[in-house]
Amino acid sequence: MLILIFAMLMELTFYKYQGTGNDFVMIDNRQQIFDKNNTKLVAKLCNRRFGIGADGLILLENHPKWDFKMVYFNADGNESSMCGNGGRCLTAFAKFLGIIENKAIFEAIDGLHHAILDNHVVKLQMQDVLSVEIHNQHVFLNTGSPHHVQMETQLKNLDVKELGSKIRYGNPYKDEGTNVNFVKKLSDNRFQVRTYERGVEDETLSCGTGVTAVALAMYETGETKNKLIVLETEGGNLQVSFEKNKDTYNNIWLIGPAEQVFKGSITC
Ligand SMILES: N[C@H](CCC[C@H](N)C(=O)O)C(=O)O
Repeated sequence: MLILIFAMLMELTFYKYQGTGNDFVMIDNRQQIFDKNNTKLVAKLCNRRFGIGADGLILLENHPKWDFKMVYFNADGNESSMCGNGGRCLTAFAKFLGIIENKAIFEAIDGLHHAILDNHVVKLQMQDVLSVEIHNQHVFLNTGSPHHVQMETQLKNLDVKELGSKIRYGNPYKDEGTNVNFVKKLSDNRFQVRTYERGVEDETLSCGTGVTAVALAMYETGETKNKLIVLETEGGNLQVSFEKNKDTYNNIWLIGPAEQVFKGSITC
């Protein structure tokens, strides 16, 4: 019986990556060893006290046609929508594993993504954005994940968790929820951003689809005329470049560092 119990336990090798402070447990799941339906396990691995600790968990899997497949889980254990910083970190992980050189095409939940590595900087092409909703006090758009964007005069003392969760759980978002980005304009092409992330249910040090949403929202509302924007986040600077053709934003690139923090193993 004891042997059976031990057999049930698994020694899991993982890697920890971070992209401007948005951090992830990375697992090479090309052999399909990880149980994707085990929400409790994902949440435990992401728990900063009882597990490894991360904003999310990402599986790298084989793909029949493209370099690899990305499967993303929020820290709450649920599979979720696209993670921009996670996609950048996964590209760096794929290079570390020898799967790619300095370019990648991979499939994520929102479709195909091209990525280019230049040392520790990863450029990730995001999906085109066809709809930017301008409301009285905020902008809403989906850049692979849903984002509420609102301007604030001061970000330093803002209670991002308090205000962000009220918006995320309130109307019109309710259970589906949204990520929430608070923005302060620094100059014509620079904005400071703090983000409350759905599925982490707290502020994260940066959010890739979030800063992408902010860049497009600032252009759409006339806060900038630039198409290469610097976003200063709590975890570091990211850049977003894009083009606008008629009502569509395309050729959108999220640019920033991605780093392996450590390798480990855990019995679970
Ligand atoms: N929490 C997001 C997904 C991760 C987004 C963020 N980590 C990024 O870099 O885009 C959501 O559930 O919509």
